[in-house]
Parts: sequence; structure tokens; C-alpha cells
Amino acid sequence: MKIGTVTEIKTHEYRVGLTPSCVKAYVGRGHEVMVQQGAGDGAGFSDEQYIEAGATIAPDRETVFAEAEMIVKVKEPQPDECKLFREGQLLYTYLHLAADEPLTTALLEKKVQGVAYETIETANGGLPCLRPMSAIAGRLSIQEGAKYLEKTYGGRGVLLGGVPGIERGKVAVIGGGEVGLNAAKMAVGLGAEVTILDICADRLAYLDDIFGGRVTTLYSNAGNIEKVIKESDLIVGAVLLPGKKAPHLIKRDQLKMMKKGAVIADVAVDQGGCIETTKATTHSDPIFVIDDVVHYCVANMPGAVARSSTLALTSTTLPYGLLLADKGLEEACKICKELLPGVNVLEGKCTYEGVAEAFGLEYTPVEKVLFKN
Ligand SMILES: NC(=O)C1=CN([C@@H]2O[C@H](COP(=O)(O)OP(=O)(O)OC[C@H]3O[C@@H](n4cnc5c(N)ncnc54)[C@H](O)[C@@H]3O)[C@@H](O)[C@H]2O)C=CC1
Ligand SMILES: CC(=O)C(=O)O
Ligand SMILES: [Mg+2]
Repeated sequence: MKIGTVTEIKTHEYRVGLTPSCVKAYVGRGHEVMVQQGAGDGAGFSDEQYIEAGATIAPDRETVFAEAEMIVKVKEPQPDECKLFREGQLLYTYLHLAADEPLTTALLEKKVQGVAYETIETANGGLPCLRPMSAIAGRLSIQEGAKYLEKTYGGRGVLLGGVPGIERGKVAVIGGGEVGLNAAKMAVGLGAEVTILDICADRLAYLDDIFGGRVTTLYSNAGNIEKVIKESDLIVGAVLLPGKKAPHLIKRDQLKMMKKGAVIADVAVDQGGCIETTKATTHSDPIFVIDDVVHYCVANMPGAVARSSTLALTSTTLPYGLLLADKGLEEACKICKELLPGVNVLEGKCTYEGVAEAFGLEYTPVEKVLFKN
């Protein structure tokens, strides 16, 4: 198969879908790989390294889109890229469609085979291609939160770890999954007072066990959420209902209850955010303030640490990518059931229930479209 990767064009997105070692793996299986000139620069991979690994270098994105049968990216396609898709082209990337109606419409119209990293799912409900980026975003959320708590950025002027003789900063993490766990690790490491809220009793028990008394765990319900709204210096939004729009757990009128200069880092922004006032921001303009609460809502946080993120992401996307390239979508999904929920759009049909629900579209189970014979 002809595989192509392009330079990411989302603001300050420096990750790349394939590393030179990925290229080597595809080429070793008999595939051709085309890399847009300079695509790896932001993550520290040169064109020469790609050539050495067996890729050809394309002068521009148009060439890659025109020639590749499978496009491997990082972020959801931007409008300039959507124009270039060809019917039946296999797109393998993050899509986050439930938060993006125009993109959903574009991919349906173009009849792309859209496989989303974030909804590839293991039998036990794990999300292997989301997990490494969630770990990175979770860790970054505390780094960023701590920065925006500084007075210069409009924050409360609170040091999360405190110093002897004064109170430590209070961090609440809503959603104790991969983002939540990693946010809590960093916050505990800094010496903050940390509370994690989740609806899953087993998960709360697990977090309680591994942190050995260094965090407080609370059931995520209206009462406990209101408690942390009032007390926290930093709130991290980290809930996920896979493939669906995130629920708004903090409402607009509750911001008034927060401390002046408190910070919300809504990592769940890529699924629409779990705070009503969340709007996606970019690395070049990452924050806005409503009711004296600083909102940090960057939808591609891992792009800030592009080298680490690219290495972590491509390690988990490569095995599925190789299978897609070797077998094509239909056979690959027969061999590996984890890929099936990854298929969000196919032949102009919406094949992911959470996305169809978000926009009132007709939902067609992927098996119906894929396994016609
Ligand atoms: N902004 C960014 O750059 C990035 C954003 N993300 C996003 O972060 C979000 C979280 O991802 P993960 O941690 O990997 O998901 P996860 O599935 O590991 O964890 C989500 C947790 O939310 C909990 N949850 C569900 N409903 C809840 C509620 N009402 N209250 C409290 N907890 C609730 C679940 O029980 C689960 O433990 C996703 O939307 C993901 O796409 C991930 C990476 C980068
Ligand atoms: C998960 C995601 O959206 C990201 O890494 O940008
Ligand atoms: Mg994102």
C-alpha cells in the first residue's frame, strides 16, 4: 500500500504521524511511504533520516493526498486538508468527531474511511492509542495549571506545593482515568493537596490504593463537585465518555463560587470539554478568563512536547497501522476486533454511535458497511 504522512497544520502542532523507524517498519513489509518535506522537523526528525529509512520525500501536502492510499496523521484534518481527500482514502489519525460537526460532515461527504485513534478499543475497554497522549496531557495539565496560577497570567498567585508554614495549593481532578492519574501524580509530586473525583467505584479504589493516602478520592456527584469548585486553586477536567461529547459537570453560573484567580485546565476539551464555559484554545493563545477564573483549554496539549509525544504516540499506533496497510480495512478489522470501534465514518455513513448521537445523524453499525459479503 502507499502510505503518506504530512506536516501537521494545526496551530503549534509539531508532532508527526510517522517517525523514521515507523517508515522502516512499513517499508520492511513491502509498502511505499511518502513523507511531506519537513514533516518531521518539529519533532526532531530530518528528511535525510526519512530517506535513509526508505521513504520518498514529497514537495507538498497536495502530492501526498493525491498519491497515498492511507494517510497517517496526528490531529484531526483541518479545512485545508479536507478539500484534498479522495473517495475511499484511508485516514488514520485522531478525529474527535463528536466535538466537530463541520469535520464530520466533510469526512462523510468525501466518503473517507476514517479510523480514529481515540476510539480504537481493547476488549477490557482500554483506549491504547489515546492512552500515551492522555498520560502526557495529564502531566502537562499541572505544569500549565501551575504556570497560570502565577499572578502575571491572571492567576491567584498560589504556589501549588506551598512552602513550610503556609497552606499547600489545592488541586481537584475530575475524572480519574489516564489523564486524571497522571495529573494527580504530578500534583502530588509538587506537594499539592489533591482530590480526584470519578463515578467509577473500582477506579476510586485503585487510585486510593496506589497513592497510599496522598490523595483524597471522592465520588463525582453534584455535591462533591460543588465542594471542589469552592475550595480548589486548580481544577483539571479529565472525564471521558468514549467517542461522545463530554458532560458539562461545572456550569457557567458556578464559576462565581470559585476563588478569584483560580485556574481550570479542561483537558477534555477535545470532546467538547466538561466545563460549560470551555472553548478550544491554541498553544499561541492558550487562556481566557471568565468570572475571574482562568481557563486553559488547549486541544492538542501534547504538541507542546512534540518529540516525546511523537515517540509515545507512534509506538502505539504503528502495530494497528501496519495491519491496516498489510490487509486493508475490512480484513484488518476481521483480524483485530480492536480496530472496529475505531471506524467512525465509512462510505459516507456515520459508523460511531456517539458521533451520530452528537449531531442527530443516522447511525449505521460499522459491521453492516464493512462486512457486506
Ligand atoms: N487536550 C488534549 O490535548 C488532550 C485531551 N485528551 C482528552 O482527555 C480526556 C480524558 O481522557 P482519558 O483520561 O484518556 O480517558 P479515560 O477513559 O482514561 O478516563 C476518563 C475517566 O472519566 C471518568 N468519568 C466519566 N464520567 C465522569 C463523571 N461524570 N465524573 C467524573 N468522572 C467521570 C471515567 O470513569 C474514567 O475514569 C478525553 O476527552 C481525551 O480525549 C487526551 C489527550 C490530550
Ligand atoms: C488526544 C489528542 O487529541 C491529542 O493528543 O492531541
Ligand atoms: Mg486533542
